[in-house]
Amino acid sequence: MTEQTPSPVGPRDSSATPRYAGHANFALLPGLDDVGRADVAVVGVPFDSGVSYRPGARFGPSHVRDASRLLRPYNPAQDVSPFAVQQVADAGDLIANPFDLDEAIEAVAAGSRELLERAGKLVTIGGDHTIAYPLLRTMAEKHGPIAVLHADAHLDTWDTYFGAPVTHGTPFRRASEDGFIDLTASAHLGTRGPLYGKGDLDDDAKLGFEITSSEFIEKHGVPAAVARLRERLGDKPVYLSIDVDVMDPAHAPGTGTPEAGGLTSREMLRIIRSLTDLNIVGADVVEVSPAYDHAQITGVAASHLVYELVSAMGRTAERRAEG
Ligand SMILES: N=C(N)NCCCC(=O)O
Ligand SMILES: [Zn+2]
Ligand SMILES: [Zn+2]
Repeated sequence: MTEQTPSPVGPRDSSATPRYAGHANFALLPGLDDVGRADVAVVGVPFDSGVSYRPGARFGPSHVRDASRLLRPYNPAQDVSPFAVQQVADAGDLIANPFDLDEAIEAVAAGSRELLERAGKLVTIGGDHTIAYPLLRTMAEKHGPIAVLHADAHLDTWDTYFGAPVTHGTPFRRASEDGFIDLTASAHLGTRGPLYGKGDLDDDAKLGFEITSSEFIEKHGVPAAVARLRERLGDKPVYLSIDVDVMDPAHAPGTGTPEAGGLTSREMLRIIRSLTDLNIVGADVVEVSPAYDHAQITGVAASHLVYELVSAMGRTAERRAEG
């Protein structure tokens, strides 16, 4: 950082105000309004009107923020101080109409577009996975069709549920149809469990995704999975969308459509840490449904995923500063 650049405002001092006291911005960071603009804004989207099974992800953002109180400023796993090498701030929540999906989609698209005038990158806390659709629209407006790394137990490229095209099981089909994603460089990670039919996989491939399944990771391990993802994503700007249900219900019980046989939180963190040389231009962590959580297991895991993503962005910022 040059001398003219003011130092980033970091998390509030937890030796002056205990971590558990007061209002919780993500990681006790300043609000975006307090700092004016940020390199990275963490934003919530409390919305779950797109769910097909257990509801409750509308309470995800506040739950993840609450669980993030314990995050500390230095990340040894990536050797980076994510809140010191870049300005990170909490932008609060985007408001989405729970009774009108189309209006909600437009609000998330408009809200994220507007936020990008004050923040270089967004990390969004859901909310159900429906919100990836408008977020990808905003990403495509900025970067063109974008390479998507989608970590999830589910494909989320199904067509409709009860005739409805916009749901949490369909965002990546809609995004693909609308030209938001790079069909040659997008991938699912961690998919598993029963499908509606074998044809789901053919549709999915046509929509532009390559699959690195939970089974692949079980058989070949995380390094082989990372190598496969790297090959697919190349050196393009990447949007990383993480559905917490990519982790096993033992590691993330607080979610709406749990599937057995998933990743551990350690594996998921390792995967993000192994991809830090990618240019991650935006990300979301979705589908945290606190009513099904216990002892903040899912909230803590999700908050660490967000922290790891922000750390990866910090690494990119550091590399840029070094030239
Ligand atoms: N959790 C997400 N995003 N999608 C699950 C859709 C599962 C289904 O009801 O077919
Ligand atoms: Zn899922
Ligand atoms: Zn999903």
